[in-house]
Amino acid sequence: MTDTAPPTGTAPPTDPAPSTGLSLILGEMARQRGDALGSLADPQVQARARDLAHAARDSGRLLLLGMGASHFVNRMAEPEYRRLGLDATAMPLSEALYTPLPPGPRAALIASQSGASGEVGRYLQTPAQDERRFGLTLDPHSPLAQALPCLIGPGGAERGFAATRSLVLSVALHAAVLEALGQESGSVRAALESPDTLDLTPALDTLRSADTLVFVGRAELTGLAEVCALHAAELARVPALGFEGGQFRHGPIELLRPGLGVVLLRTGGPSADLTDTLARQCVEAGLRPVVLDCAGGEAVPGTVWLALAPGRGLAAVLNAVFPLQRLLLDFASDRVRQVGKPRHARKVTLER
Ligand SMILES: O=P(O)(O)OC[C@H]1O[C@](O)(CO)[C@@H](O)[C@@H]1O
Repeated sequence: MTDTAPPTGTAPPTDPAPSTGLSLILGEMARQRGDALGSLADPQVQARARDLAHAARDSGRLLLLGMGASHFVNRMAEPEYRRLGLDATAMPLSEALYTPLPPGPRAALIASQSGASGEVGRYLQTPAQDERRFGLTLDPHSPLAQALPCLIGPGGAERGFAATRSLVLSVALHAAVLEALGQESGSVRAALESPDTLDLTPALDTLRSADTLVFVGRAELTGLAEVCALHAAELARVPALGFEGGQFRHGPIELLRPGLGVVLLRTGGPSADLTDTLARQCVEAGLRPVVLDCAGGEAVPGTVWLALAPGRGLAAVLNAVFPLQRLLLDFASDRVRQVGKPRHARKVTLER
């Protein structure tokens, strides 16, 4: 499978053969970079991003809500909003329904690629009070887009089961908001334009025999670790856990043993050394962790060390997400006959 950077623009998927779950996902991935670049250049997205940025700056507070991958993308962006001085909190939309934060002046961004998850409709029925609400979606006709001013990514709702294009587009839409708040977005554009040519064979060989997967990240890569675990569960149907690095040390490190597949996402800043220490502990425990290094470090012996272009923030997320998508799809294709065809879940979950 290859992943190159198309220039820009959206083209609807053309499927001459009947769609399978996998072909739908691959169709989404084929246009995710172009659509993401298109959304960053879209004047309507930029205007809406400015509105949201003003609302967040006015109150100093930003609440990020979503389900599944949409929540995990919010988790990737949350530290970036904090770095810009906002009191930003990402929480599952379902949690906000049943145990909401106290009312207070704030901006809220409800992210839902379909704009139609059951929790979205219920949240829209709750009184906004001092909350200035915005949406982030791919479907301009969705209940979310009809109810709130929205950042709308191009290309329509995602048809593939796992969040691939929607995840990349949601990252880009957050990057537009961060740009409106003053953060440069050149590195995000560069990440979207860089072809992903990393050889994943050694990583796949290491993970292939794993009975359980653990993904560990820190800072902006925490949400990425969490979404990788979601993808491993929904596509490969293996038990998979995603952790913030400190949380993994507080107990779950007891899981380390041969047969466990460990993927460490190494970001820059003070936590980089902690990731190296954890990698050494994995090796001592008799397993070979895969390390995606987004911070330009030196390989820890005994690991599968995958060096990516160094970056921070959402650029680091994007540098890592493309190889991780390929890794997880290949891993799942080894184990599941009809990858991307759910047995129990649905693409749009309406139940509460
Ligand atoms: O973003 P939405 O449409 O609210 O859906 C939530 C989640 O449900 C899924 O569609 C299926 O689990 C994910 O891809 C998505 O992250």
